[in-house]
Amino acid sequence: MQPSAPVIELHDVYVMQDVNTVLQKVDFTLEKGEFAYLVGRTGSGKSSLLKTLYADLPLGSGAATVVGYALPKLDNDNVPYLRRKLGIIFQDFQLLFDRSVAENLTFVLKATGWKGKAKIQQRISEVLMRVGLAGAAGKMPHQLSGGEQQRVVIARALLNEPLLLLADEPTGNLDPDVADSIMRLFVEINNAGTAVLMATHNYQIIKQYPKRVLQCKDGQLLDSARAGIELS
Ligand SMILES: Nc1ncnc2c1ncn2[C@@H]1O[C@H](COP(=O)(O)OP(=O)(O)OP(=O)(O)O)[C@@H](O)[C@H]1O
Repeated sequence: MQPSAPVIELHDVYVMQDVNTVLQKVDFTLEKGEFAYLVGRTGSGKSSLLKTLYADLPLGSGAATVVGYALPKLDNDNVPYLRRKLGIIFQDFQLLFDRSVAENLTFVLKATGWKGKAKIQQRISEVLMRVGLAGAAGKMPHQLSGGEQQRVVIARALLNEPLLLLADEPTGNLDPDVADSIMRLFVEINNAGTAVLMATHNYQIIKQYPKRVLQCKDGQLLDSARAGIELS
């Protein structure tokens, strides 16, 4: 990937669920280190777009590059490499509740090719420190609050130093104070250079931390960087 290349580049993309078109003619670019919210009513296509970006849904048509990989129209061997460069924070990627925090993180590191106990332990300490959970390695997920569990999910997404974080409703089930602290963590991670695309319904957060907004509406993706989006 070119050092200055965007982390997401979509041209005339169709986002599909099976044979149904969810979004059409999607054109947008997310630059390195940029932050954008993804908004829209329930069922408008936010999750489908994010799933397309991490190659969980095949690309309907159009051209798409994410962190330097062209998205496949069918299954493709590059998907594991693409996923390694992405941090994914999604409802479908929850913690394994029968394993400790450290075991949850080790599982991902081993699956992505890490070897050596000392290196693995060090990386786990680093990411837990990064999310403010330095003492949590030995805990089981159920011993942590909802906000702390979400921090572990974020730590897991950071393990391989992604260029891009894709997050689907990361503050969804959290009370306002905790949601705010999670949002501040995302801002911090973004300020350190990781691009973020975050689907959210939380307009309070958007008001408090104003950024570019992409909106799924009537089968299209509107972009505040091109035209004003009225948030209701
Ligand atoms: N697994 C699936 N199979 C078929 N259709 C689906 C599937 N998941 C979602 N859809 C459909 O795709 C469309 C977009 O759904 P999607 O989940 O992307 O919306 P969303 O904006 O993320 O909604 P929410 O805010 O509720 O999460 C909807 O019409 C939905 O019914």
